[in-house]
Amino acid sequence: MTGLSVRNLSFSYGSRRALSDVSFDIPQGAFCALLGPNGAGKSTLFGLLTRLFTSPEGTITVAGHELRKTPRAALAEIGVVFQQSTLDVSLSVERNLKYFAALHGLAGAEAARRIDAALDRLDMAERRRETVRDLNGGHRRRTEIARALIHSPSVLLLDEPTVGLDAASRAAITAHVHDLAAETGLTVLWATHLTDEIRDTDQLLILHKGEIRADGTAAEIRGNTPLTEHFLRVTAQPA
Ligand SMILES: Nc1ncnc2c1ncn2[C@@H]1O[C@H](COP(=O)(O)OP(=O)(O)OP(=O)(O)O)[C@@H](O)[C@H]1O
Repeated sequence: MTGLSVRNLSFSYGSRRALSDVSFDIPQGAFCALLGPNGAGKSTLFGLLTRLFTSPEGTITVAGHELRKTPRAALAEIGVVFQQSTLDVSLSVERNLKYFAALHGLAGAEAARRIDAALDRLDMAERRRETVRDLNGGHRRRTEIARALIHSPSVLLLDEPTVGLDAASRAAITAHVHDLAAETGLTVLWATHLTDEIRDTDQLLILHKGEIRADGTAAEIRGNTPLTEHFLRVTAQPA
């Protein structure tokens, strides 16, 4: 089954073309890295996937629900971690998650059960009563990922989730999310411009100047060349 399917998606800001005829499929339970340099169109794609804005050109299908035709059903299947943190730093980890659960109509024992499960999953259960302001960047990111899982989405979108983190936190969060996909069947789309976050077995999409330039496993795409070198070569080509 396909977790996320995008067909012939294009988008322009006025006369500026940001995405051109983008198509790809991510199987359920796969970790897919979306690799692109600054300005490639990653945030634009995320904006379209989360319906921040819409395009008349192309189709997005989330866990079998077409976003244009059944937006509520499609969006209910999506969890998002945006580039900029959206946590309330004056509240505890648990309180942030409770508010988010309430937004999804979850309260009482059901909300508590889901919050426990999400915090456990991210190794954050012991920090649940800490105020977000007192957490380091890595733990804040984990809190955001836990929050994005509370409504049990089948697709998790993360827009450069390791920006600003130190090397150890980056590695830990990358490993956590890989495990989530492998162990729970979550479909993951992970936007990044950092090649060391990508494993050879991951699905890899290279986006450059609004176009998909490669789609396959990272191992297939890079061949015998280190991924960083391959990426630099692909993105040095004129559009
Ligand atoms: N609001 C906007 N108005 C006009 N052009 C825009 C707007 N937002 C983005 N663009 C342009 O669209 C293209 C894609 O930008 P986008 O932000 O999607 O790329 P990105 O891959 O997310 O880059 P970054 O890694 O820097 O966030 C770029 O050429 C950018 O200048």
